[in-house]
Amino acid sequence: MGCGGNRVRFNFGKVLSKVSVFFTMVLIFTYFFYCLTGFCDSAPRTLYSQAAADGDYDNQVQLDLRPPPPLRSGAQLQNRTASPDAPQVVDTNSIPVSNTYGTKRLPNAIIIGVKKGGTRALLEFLRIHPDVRAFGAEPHFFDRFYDRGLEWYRNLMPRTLDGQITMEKTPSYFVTKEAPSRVCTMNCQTKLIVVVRDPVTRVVSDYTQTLTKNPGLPSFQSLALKNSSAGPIDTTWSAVRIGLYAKHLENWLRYFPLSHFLFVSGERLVSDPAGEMGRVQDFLGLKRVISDKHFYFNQTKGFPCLKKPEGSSRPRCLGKSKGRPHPQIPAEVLQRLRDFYRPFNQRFYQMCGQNFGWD
Ligand SMILES: Nc1ncnc2c1ncn2[C@@H]1O[C@H](COP(=O)(O)OS(=O)(=O)O)[C@@H](OP(=O)(O)O)[C@H]1O
Repeated sequence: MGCGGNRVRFNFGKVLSKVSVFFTMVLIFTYFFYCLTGFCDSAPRTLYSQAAADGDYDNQVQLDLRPPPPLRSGAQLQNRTASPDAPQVVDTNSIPVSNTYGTKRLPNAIIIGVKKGGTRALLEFLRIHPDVRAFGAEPHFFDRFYDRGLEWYRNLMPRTLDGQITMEKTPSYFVTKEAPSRVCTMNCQTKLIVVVRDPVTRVVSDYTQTLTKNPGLPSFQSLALKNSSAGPIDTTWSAVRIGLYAKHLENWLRYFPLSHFLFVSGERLVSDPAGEMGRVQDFLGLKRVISDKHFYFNQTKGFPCLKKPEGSSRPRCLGKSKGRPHPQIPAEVLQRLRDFYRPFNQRFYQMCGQNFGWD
């Protein structure tokens, strides 16, 4: 009896140890599988809030702002990619952030501006192309977070397979003095897209956004005109300065030839999205996949929307912060702005060889 009882206890212990070995093995295999599918190196990454689901990305998406670990300097990385044989697409394959689902690469094309031009619409439209992968938020690497290094920037990017293009959009790059040299330090072959919009409607759009965040803002005319509405245009107001496209382009042309730029009409992106997307796809060397059949005009929103956005089978418009009604601005103030911008617009048309018809 006593012997039999001992045997039962002994067997139970053996079973227990086998079970614990089994579960340990399951845990180890799960971990390896998890790593193989690319999740191990995914933290820290950008944190998406509910905003992504709303399609209202810009103001709500938060970046993971934890400082990165010390890594190679931008210059060292540049040396890796600047060999004469280097393809136009920055190849960082030698840096081991690769797995079966692709590799994180530095962007080959960036939407650098302009603020309130229609940059979000352009990026979301481009994302339906199977050969485009884009970072959803605005990384602000070349203006705010440059000291975090290229490795931090690259780690934000989505994984791409060979032949796919990596993109991001940060509209403030266009007006950032240091941005052109910094982008060129990363890769002088980077393709640059600028969505431009009539600078008068752009400045009103910019004001509308600030007013939404800060309802106590002074009137538009008191900000746009010096000496409380009587004086000349106040060019110290950043919202006015952003619309001096010729000035900002001059700064970029010191580092990049004109052939590296595509100027997208913000107006045509609304009136003829498929036509404008055709130009963008050609510029990026992509097969023309995005066409009329991807868009429908939403009467309630008053803008084109996507029938099937990336990662969704349901139609979707951009969020509430895109396509907001603008406040009524006195006609004489708008006329003053129109007159002010005219010579800069003319200069811009000459520089880029395109007439956007804002006058
Ligand atoms: N399809 C579609 N849907 C909604 N909105 C559209 C679309 N295409 C262009 N736009 C115009 O985009 C303007 C916002 O520009 P951005 O996305 O560049 O703004 S931001 O700088 O990122 O804040 C936004 O400006 P507002 O109308 O002033 O809100 C829109 O006019």
